[in-house]
Amino acid sequence: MNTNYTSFEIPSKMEPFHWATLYNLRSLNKLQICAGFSFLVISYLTACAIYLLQYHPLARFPGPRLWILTRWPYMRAMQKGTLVHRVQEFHSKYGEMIRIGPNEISCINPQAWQDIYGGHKPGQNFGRNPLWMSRKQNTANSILSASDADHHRIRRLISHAFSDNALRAQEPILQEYVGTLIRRLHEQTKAGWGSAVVDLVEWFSWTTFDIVGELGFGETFGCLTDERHHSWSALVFYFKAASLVTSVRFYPLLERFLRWWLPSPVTNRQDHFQLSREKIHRRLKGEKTTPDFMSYVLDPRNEERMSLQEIETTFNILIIAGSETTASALAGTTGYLLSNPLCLATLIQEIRSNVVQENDINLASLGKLPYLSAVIEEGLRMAPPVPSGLPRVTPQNELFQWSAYRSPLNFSRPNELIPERWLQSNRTSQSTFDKKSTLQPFSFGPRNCIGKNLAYAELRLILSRIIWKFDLSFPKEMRAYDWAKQKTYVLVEKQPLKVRLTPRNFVKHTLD
Ligand code: HEM
Repeated sequence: MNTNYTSFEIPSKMEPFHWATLYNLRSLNKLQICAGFSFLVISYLTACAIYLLQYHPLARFPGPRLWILTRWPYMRAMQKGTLVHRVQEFHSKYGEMIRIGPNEISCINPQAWQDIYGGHKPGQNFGRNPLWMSRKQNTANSILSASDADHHRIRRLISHAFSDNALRAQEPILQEYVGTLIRRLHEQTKAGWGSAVVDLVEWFSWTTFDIVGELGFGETFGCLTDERHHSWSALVFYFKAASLVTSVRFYPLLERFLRWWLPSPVTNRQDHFQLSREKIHRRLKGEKTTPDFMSYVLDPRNEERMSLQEIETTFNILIIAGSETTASALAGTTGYLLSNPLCLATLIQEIRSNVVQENDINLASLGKLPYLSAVIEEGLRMAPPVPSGLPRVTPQNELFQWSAYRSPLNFSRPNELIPERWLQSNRTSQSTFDKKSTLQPFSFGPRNCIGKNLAYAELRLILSRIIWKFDLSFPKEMRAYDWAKQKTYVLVEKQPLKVRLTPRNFVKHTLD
């Protein structure tokens, strides 16, 4: 049969297709149009569901179906501050590597640290998930959001401020502020006729803010002396609102909508940025005799430079990253110690028998106390200050710190405070079972926490000086205290940690 493909004529009696369709639609009533539309939507959704569950590249990983099919439950959990708890539940049910979103996998095997966060070949590192990053506040990226090349330059410049030498030079400043904390707490006990119930969450937060203010900008925030949060430190409340924004970013139209009625912490963020900018400019005009972070960045011997905008955004990050995290670790560790009197007693015994006078407490002497180090590691495991970690965009995976640290696949009796598991001398089967490399509270790889050593120094000094000076106990109302129940909006929304403090020799002195 000969077929001529070069021309094609519509027979004269046949209407073009679209006219026919419109004509038919006009003859449909509203009910039929609705039914047809619903049929199309349901067919589309069913096809999507079948694809996501059966044919998607991640279909072989188990996980909660509703979370796989839609982002809504993930969003809701983020908004309620329970995301890390839900993911932990799913790991207990489905195992080590699970699917928690249409295109998201969570893995709690320690190898994931290397695979996701570790350094890869140049240009092949997995970047921070932009969904979780806040918008730029000026034209420059901060250390958190910078591209690999810029990050490398910025990180090299500020890393001088976090070297061992720098830490030695910073120790007197740390001691000064920890001394102020102890003195202020002692005043509270005097005013309370020998003992006082204080909220340590506040006192820890004030101390770490003041320290990082002094180290960062060369001037204190004055929280410890004024006994109140500086308006700048209120920025931590911004995280809750920011979680709201992040959660709706899965649906970009919703984000636009949400910005109309955002709570004030988010809109105030620019005011706070302005405040830190003023501090930075004041510092840039003045000279400092004691070294602060800025003096390392501005050192003329550096071959590279940071632009003024980069300094502004990065120092802004440093203040939050370097204060609330350490305050969380202190509050979490103290809370767990008070709920575990045997561990507290062992720590008291180690500190008080090794340090004769308060003045002897310094970083060198504290480095020789193994139980103190073990308590800090275990505190960071039980109460990681960034429980979700900062997610990366990878072909597949995500690692939630909270789930990894609380999994019986990684730690025996994972929900109990057992500092002994970190002691070198401990050779019990429990200790050998633990996959210790799972614990990376400061994260891993080229973008891990730059302030790790400073944070350990603060944790050691503050914990040991409080324990050396005071006897600590929970007042009655704190008996049901449970750190694990607190909500998480990237950082932990800490509830008050009311603790009764009594100067340790108070009873002896009053009897003498
Ligand atoms: C117990 C205390 C702390 C914990 C648990 C902690 C944890 C973390 C975590 C999990 C990250 C994210 C890393 C990643 O995305 O892979 C981070 C980043 C960072 N932290 Fe910390 N941090 C603490 C204290 C500090 C302190 C004291 C400072 C400085 C004063 C600091 C400064 C930073 C900076 C600048 C970054 C960004 C690093 C980069 O992008 O290269 N942190 N921290």
